[in-house]
Amino acid sequence: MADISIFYGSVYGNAQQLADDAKQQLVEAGHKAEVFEQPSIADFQQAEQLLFISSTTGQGDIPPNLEGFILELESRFPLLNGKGFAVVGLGDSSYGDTYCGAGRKIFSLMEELRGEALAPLFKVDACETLEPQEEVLPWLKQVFG
Ligand SMILES: Cc1cc2nc3c(=O)[nH]c(=O)nc-3n(C[C@H](O)[C@H](O)[C@H](O)COP(=O)(O)O)c2cc1C
Repeated sequence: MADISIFYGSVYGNAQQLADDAKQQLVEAGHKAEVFEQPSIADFQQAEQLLFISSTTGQGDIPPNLEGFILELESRFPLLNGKGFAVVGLGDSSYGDTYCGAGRKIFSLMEELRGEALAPLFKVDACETLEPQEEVLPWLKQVFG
């Protein structure tokens, strides 16, 4: 059983819904899980394992509800020291170079903070998938059990 803190970034609600669905599945599987909308550094430091689910907005940008937190992590740099993390990036490949830019930024930052990636960045392309749940929930099962 794991204790998983879920941090999401969402503009139109897809990633937010996904975070709620992920929590439900994880709890049903016997894990502890909590969803944070406006996380603090303390929430981050107290996390046992971390799951980020973030869409990309603007030109490869992190959604406003998560942006300040990510900037704070970049400036305060609280090390993860081997804690496990996973990142789901929601995006749209028609945006070209900025495809899943937020997910990629978050994944790199977690690596820089010395987290241990439990899996490679999982990208969901809105061009191809209308129901991100159908891809992400089975993937989460593989990553966290
Ligand atoms: C204004 C706007 C800008 C976007 N910019 C990007 C982008 O730069 N890269 C990308 O991969 N997706 C981009 N997207 C696609 C969203 O990330 C994608 O639709 C996602 O599923 C939205 O999730 P959300 O409802 O949680 O915000 C953009 C969407 C909008 C509406």
